[in-house]
Amino acid sequence: MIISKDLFLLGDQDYLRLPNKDEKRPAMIRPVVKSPRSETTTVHFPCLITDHRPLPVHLAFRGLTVSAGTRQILRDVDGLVRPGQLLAVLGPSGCGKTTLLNCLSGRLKLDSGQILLNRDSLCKRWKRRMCYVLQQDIFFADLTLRQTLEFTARLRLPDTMSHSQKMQYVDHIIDVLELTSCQDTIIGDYIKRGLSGGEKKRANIACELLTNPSLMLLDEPTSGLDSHSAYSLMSILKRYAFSEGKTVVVTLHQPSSQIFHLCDKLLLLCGGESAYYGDTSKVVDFFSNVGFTIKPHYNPADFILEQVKGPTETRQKIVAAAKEARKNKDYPVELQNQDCPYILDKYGDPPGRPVASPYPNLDQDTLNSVDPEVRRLWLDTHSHASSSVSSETSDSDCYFTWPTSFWTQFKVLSQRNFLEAKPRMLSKLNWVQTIGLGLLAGLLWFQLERREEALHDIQGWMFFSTTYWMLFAHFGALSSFPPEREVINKERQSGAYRLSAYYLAKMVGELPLTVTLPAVYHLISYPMLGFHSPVVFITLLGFLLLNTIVAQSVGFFIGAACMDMQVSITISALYTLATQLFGGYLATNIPPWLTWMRYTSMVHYAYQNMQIVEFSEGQPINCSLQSKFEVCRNSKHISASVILEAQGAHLPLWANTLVLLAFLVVFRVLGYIVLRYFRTPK
Ligand SMILES: Nc1ncnc2c1ncn2[C@@H]1O[C@H](COP(=O)(O)OP(=O)(O)OP(=O)(O)O)[C@@H](O)[C@H]1O
Repeated sequence: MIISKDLFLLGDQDYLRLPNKDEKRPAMIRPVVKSPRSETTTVHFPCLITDHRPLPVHLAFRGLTVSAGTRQILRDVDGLVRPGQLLAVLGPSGCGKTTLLNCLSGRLKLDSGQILLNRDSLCKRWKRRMCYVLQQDIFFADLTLRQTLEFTARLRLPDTMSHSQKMQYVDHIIDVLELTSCQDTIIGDYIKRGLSGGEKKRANIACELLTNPSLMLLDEPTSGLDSHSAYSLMSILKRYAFSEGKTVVVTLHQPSSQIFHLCDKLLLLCGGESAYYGDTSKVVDFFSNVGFTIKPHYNPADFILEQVKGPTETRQKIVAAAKEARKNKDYPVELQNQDCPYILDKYGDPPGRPVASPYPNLDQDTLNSVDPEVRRLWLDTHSHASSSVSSETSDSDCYFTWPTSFWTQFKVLSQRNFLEAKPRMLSKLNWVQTIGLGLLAGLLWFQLERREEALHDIQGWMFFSTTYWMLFAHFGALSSFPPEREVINKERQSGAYRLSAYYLAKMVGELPLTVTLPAVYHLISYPMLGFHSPVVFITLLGFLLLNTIVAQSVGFFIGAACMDMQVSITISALYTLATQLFGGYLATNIPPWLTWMRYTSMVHYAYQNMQIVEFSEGQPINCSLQSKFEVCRNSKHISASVILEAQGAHLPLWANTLVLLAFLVVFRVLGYIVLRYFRTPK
């Protein structure tokens, strides 16, 4: 990835930002010093987001402690980052950097400690104002970069923006992150080649920037990038944070000295404990005070990382010094003083109550040491929170609304599902398989006579068709959930859409693809059998498709319920084999104590219905000379009811159809319940 110097223009005020018409620029944001170059190339972007006013966020976290089982992953970690600042979380691998971001994003429960944004505790409304760029780049592999960004914009930008405004914004983001040349390349995965690692990383950030967040959490955004690309990316973030008043927290693994000096604040972690928190520029002094002096021309990041990776005594000494430093005067008072109401519970004051002083319990000296901007922000947020409490919600929970309506989400997700599933479901291989199988079945059962001798063959075609498409749809659905689970979880965690909209869209978006191949198979094979009734042709097709959709529903349910693919394949194999055995074709003399199993077989109902239609609506089946049917003594033809009775099947057409529909509804609802209550993204 090459990000040219022109990208630094990103920092220019109107470049990335979507200002509100009458939005006042927050007073605390420092004026941007425009470079001469930026003057000439600044893109003045139109006012787009009208109901998503970026609120500067002052993030404070204190005493964060998190455990996994008996092991403490984070222990008493503090930090503070103001709007326009970039906080770098540094530390050796496994020190808890990702865990800290997971806590700050609200994805991980704390054992103890506080996370406050302005003066609010972390809640859904705040989550809407933050973005979390994960270490892994999780996307749908078959969509192009542009499609991915367009769908994200249509889902996550508010309905108040028109479609063309959203697309303009996508163009802008693509331009800003220099993704124009690869916008029509598929994202790709380890099988299909697509975007490069650096492009994927920028695509990941682009998706998150689309929402114009106030707080950005980025987990190792520079990993996998060459040093120039990494520096350019970090410069973008730095200037973006500075010019837009965004609060940025970024974890870094082994930053170059250039990147290191871009960061305003530094939180150094060592075995889950804080080894330094403060200004980046002061960390070298801190270390030399502890007794570790950096050599000239040495990268300070490398130096401090080497120290915290050193012997146990060294690490203990640094952590102890960091604890001691908390008592220093220049340590933020918000993190130091337990009485500081800045980090008091949001609802400590009743809504609407006039705010006399944000710091009633502090003495004048301490009060003076609080950053005036912090005080202002506290008051701003206080009035904001109070008004939102009184106008938007009656209880103390944070109110939050979806960015788009259910209908918009459903529409966009259906289209995305269709596009994403098309190459998978209608691959060349599937077409060859379907046409080949249709021809093979047609040739095998070619021009069957309507005679008792051919009865078994006619039933054989029906049973083969229903079971084959059942297996195809079932295993297709089974394998469709796990790969997209990560994308869906990521999007659900960021509050992009309702699960119900996703689920309904998945059902509807894939429906045309689900029915295409069985319909083609039926179109080829059925006429080759020598049967020509259009009514029977269409009715049989209807039951074949219904059976396919039911099988897909069962597949969705098992795929959603089982986290382990091996387990879901085993359960599916057992169920589909039992379904075939009890379908009514392979075994007709089922032991009485096992007959109930027939009613759990979805194929059974579709197969019975196909026989009812074919043998009652199609041409009659003639008796053979030595017929096994009693009825042939007095009649030349064998009726549908006689054929079905011989198999012990008694349900009429409507009852079989009703049971199939019940299968469909029950398994779809069960799939939703599993996703809603048992597969909540953590
Ligand atoms: N759910 C968990 N159960 C047990 N241990 C865990 C769990 N999650 C994280 N850990 C452990 O906590 C430690 C910190 O993990 P984390 O992913 O936060 O590290 P990191 O600093 O981000 O590492 P890296 O730089 O390699 O990504 C690791 O030792 C990890 O094995």
